[in-house]
Amino acid sequence: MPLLEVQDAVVRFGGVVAVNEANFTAEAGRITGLIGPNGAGKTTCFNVITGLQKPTSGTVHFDGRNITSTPVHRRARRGMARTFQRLEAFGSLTVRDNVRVAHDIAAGFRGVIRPAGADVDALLERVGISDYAQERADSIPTGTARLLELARCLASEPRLLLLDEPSSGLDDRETDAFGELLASLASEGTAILMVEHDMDLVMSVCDTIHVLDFGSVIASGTPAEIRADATVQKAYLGYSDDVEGTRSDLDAIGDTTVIPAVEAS
Ligand SMILES: Nc1ncnc2c1ncn2[C@@H]1O[C@H](COP(=O)(O)OP(=O)(O)OP(=O)(O)O)[C@@H](O)[C@H]1O
Repeated sequence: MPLLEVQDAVVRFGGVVAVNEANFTAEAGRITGLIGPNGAGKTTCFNVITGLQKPTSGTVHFDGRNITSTPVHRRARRGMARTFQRLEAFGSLTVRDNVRVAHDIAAGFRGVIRPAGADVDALLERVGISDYAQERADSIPTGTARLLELARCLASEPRLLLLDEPSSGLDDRETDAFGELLASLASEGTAILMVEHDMDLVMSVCDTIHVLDFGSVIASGTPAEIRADATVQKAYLGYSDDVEGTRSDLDAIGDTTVIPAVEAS
């Protein structure tokens, strides 16, 4: 059974259907990508999963339980952690203290009181930002701040890690290291669900990819299956199946750093 199961989710904002009968899953020990053009509904899906947005209809199951109406903090206690596109760290605290606060809150949830020092240092080391430990969070580069967000999430030892555009701001070397870190987290059993525009990263680290377009899941499969899917190509680049040259465009997904933005309208 998948750790996370979103079934027939619909979210309407007035006349806008942001999520339209979406079905997808994320499994323990696997990295799952949620991709799609701008405005496809990816962030709204994350909001439904984490409880920030109540779906108009449909359900969310986590570890076999229906959590569709469960408040955000209870979902967090059950093992969900999320990073945001917008960075959320406390700017006036050091990098280390930011992780320490997250650690202490998580430890409080679990009723475990133990010295944070070694755990915090290990987290900083793991995400590769130990050198910034004593810097104020509002003074570090964006890429480092994203890694800080991840460290803060990992402090809660999540079973499901939701990452919203985690690689933006990372350079190529940092992105490679980040991919390796995700693989290592998954190998320990963490389920990772990632919204990401960097197709090279998505294609190289994801076990499964779900593609959203206008709120609907138009394809689900392995990176190879998604790369070969003409419907996906059409959603991203506007080509139809019978246009000559589509094959090479399909092959190009994953060879470019960023998917061309296609505005939903
Ligand atoms: N609170 C809201 N009120 C009204 N419309 C909204 C709201 N939130 C999102 N939308 C609309 O729902 C659709 C899906 O938005 P969403 O942010 O989920 O897409 P996305 O795939 O995450 O886009 P991006 O890649 O640009 O972040 C868009 O048309 C967006 O304008």
